[in-house]
Amino acid sequence: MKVRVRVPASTANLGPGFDSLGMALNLYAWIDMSLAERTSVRLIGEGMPGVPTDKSNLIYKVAQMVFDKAGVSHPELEIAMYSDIPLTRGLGSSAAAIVGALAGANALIGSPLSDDELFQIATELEGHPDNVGASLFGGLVVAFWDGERAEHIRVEPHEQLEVLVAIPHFQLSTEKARGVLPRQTTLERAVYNVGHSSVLVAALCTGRLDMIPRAMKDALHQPYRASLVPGLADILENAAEHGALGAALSGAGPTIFTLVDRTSPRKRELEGYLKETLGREGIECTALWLSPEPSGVTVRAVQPEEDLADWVKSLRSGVGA
Ligand SMILES: Nc1ncnc2c1ncn2[C@@H]1O[C@H](COP(=O)(O)OP(=O)(O)O)[C@@H](O)[C@H]1O
Ligand SMILES: N[C@@H](CCOP(=O)(O)O)C(=O)O
Repeated sequence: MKVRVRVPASTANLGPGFDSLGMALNLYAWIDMSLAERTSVRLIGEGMPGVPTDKSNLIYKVAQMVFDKAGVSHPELEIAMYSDIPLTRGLGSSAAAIVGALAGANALIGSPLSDDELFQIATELEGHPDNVGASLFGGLVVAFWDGERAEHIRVEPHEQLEVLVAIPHFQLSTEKARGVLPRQTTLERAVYNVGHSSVLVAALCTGRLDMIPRAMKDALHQPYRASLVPGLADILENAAEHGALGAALSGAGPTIFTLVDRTSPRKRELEGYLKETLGREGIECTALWLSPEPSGVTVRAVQPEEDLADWVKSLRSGVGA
């Protein structure tokens, strides 16, 4: 049996919801997985430089965790991967890889693990539930992890929301961007974030898009991470004046995430503003218009001879789905 997994990218935090809010985006990674005589890992395309192709590969290692947990022995796997999610840019590539590997391996052995079990494993591996929750369940995921269990509620993304991301042409690892955060904070900052994050979630649930510009503000992580992404502070302060509903660092960065009203006549202005602001700091970026993705990870059986590279080609030519 061979399975084909599609897993969406995600943006975490949405400003104030540090480690607790995540939104799936319509940008995907694809993984083909089947049981094999000898393990092989094939990377398709140029999107995963430096990713190992031996048994140290994250997908392989995570798949083994599923087999161990399910009490089955399947050490050898044939894996092929293609990804449109840029690595180490704050769009949840590692979470997508973890969720894709969990879902694929689980399906290969008859799905003994529930979605909740996959969510618990994924959260523990990633260290926070925001990206993995969004990649697993799709939509907007509101979640917490108390160190033992992760809980989440999935919210249908509002149909009027569109997303513009500016992806700088440099990498910033989540580890480094977490390393600059202070271990302690003040009561004022904690209260600020609880209030803003709560109102943001309520606004997204009730369609109060007018509240987003004021609610999408953060005092817990972005002020400390701003020095890692020159131009970020300016964008957080001024993006709303250039047509964004709100702006945030996407996950741990360096990608900058803006929420936009789909019907806004100011989309070009916003795109120009983001590029110019980063450009003034000497940062080249790729601007990408995306939408919230309502579906989480999906897995389907394919014929053994169906090749992921052909599937990717058909997607590129607009034939696939
Ligand atoms: N498909 C993949 N296969 C193996 N490792 C991956 C894959 N995708 C991402 N990774 C690992 O995750 C790392 C990026 O994780 P991280 O720093 O959290 O950034 P982000 O998740 O925001 O892209 C990559 O450098 C790579 O080691
Ligand atoms: N809440 C985490 C999210 C990290 O997301 P990533 O996409 O950058 O891996 C954080 O802010 O550190």
